[in-house]
Amino acid sequence: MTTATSLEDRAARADAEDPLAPLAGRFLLPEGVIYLDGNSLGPLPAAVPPALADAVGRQWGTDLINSWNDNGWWQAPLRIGDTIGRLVGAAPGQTVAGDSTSVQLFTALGAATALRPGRPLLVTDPGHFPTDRYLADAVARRHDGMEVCRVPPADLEPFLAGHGSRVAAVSYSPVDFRTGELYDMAALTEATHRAGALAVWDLCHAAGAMPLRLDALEVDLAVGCGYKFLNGGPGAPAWLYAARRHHDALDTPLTGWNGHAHPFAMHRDYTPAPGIARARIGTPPILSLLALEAALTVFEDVDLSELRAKSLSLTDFFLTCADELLTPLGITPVTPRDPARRAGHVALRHPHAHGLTRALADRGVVIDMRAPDLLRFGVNALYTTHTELLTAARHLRAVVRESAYDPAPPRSGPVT
Ligand SMILES: Cc1ncc(COP(=O)(O)O)c(C=O)c1O
Ligand SMILES: Nc1c(O)cccc1C(=O)C[C@H](N)C(=O)O
Repeated sequence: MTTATSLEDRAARADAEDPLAPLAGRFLLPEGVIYLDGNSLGPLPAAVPPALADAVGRQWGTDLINSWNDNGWWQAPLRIGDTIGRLVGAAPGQTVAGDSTSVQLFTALGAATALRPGRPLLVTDPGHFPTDRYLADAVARRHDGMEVCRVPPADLEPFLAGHGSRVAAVSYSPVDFRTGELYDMAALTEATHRAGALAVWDLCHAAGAMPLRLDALEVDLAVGCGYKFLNGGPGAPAWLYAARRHHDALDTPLTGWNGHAHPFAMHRDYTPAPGIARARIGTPPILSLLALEAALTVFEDVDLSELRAKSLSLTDFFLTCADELLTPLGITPVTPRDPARRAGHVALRHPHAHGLTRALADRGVVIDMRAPDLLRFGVNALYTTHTELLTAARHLRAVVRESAYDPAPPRSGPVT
């Protein structure tokens, strides 16, 4: 059995040998805080404040409306979309940034069902993030006779064997937002295509955390947010990917004037722009887009395979810490041990998850919880260290041993 000292040694050695350690300097992380909630809100990249100051002071303040042309505001959704595309394995011209993930999901699901007329089933994961489930229902309600089928990823193949010819699209996330389990995106996409249906992926918990291969897997549509592993800030614009082969037929449900072929001709009727530009909707949130663009510079010269390798080392080490220090106290890991099935956060189960999360925050360890009983520890290989994870585990152990937490369940209201 590993001794407590050897956990410290192992953490120190892994951190000392970490080639990505200098990347933490690209963030303005507060002193004395161990931040393990970047899977919900990424921290502030150092490049963002000067970029925002320039966007406000010079571009908006001085150049005013000329900025739409002179400072590249009009092209920002497509330019930033391409930058995100590089992180998710998408060639240029297939990704657009803007709006919220929820709006982009509505667009993706609406467009996917329109691309498969005559197929009345929309498959989603019963464990999917709520907005994905609600929007699948919303899209189905708008199509006569369309039905949402809630099929866990593990049951997709047998479901498609029986009903595949009636399925328009399968809408999944490769990462379970509660447990951090990673599903096999390649196999699920392939199974979906064998049935003649379209694969729609929500990559909120994957983009920026691991290499993704949207083009190579022939994914049809994908969305993701800008505020988790992309570190674009609270409410950062989301993004939509649509494979080039679908562009000409892409019929998006929100046909705003920014997606028109000639937006400034102010035509009476809508004609979609060629390419991914037709997925633009209305005037984009320029300040947020420019903050996101600056945040994405963090990834310049970063090899996503190296990032993923470090992320796996961090989550593996944290699971070892949990085995040694926490399981004996009744805190049980629920995230899979198999690295192929583990994404960017680790979830531990304890009936007083809410009180423990608050007690850790008082000790400078920021995590979050998902009701009723999951503590989520988000690692981000851009800045998290093995030593921080060990320190977090030790704090949690101390809090539980000393019963230094409030066992009351959370009050209603937002629990981040
Ligand atoms: C998988 C997933 N999809 C969507 C969202 C959120 O959507 P939105 O950015 O519209 O709030 C989240 C988290 O908030 C998420 O985890
Ligand atoms: N999007 C969030 C928000 O606006 C407030 C608080 C938390 C969030 C989240 O990102 C939740 C997150 N998607 C989750 O995995 O639970």
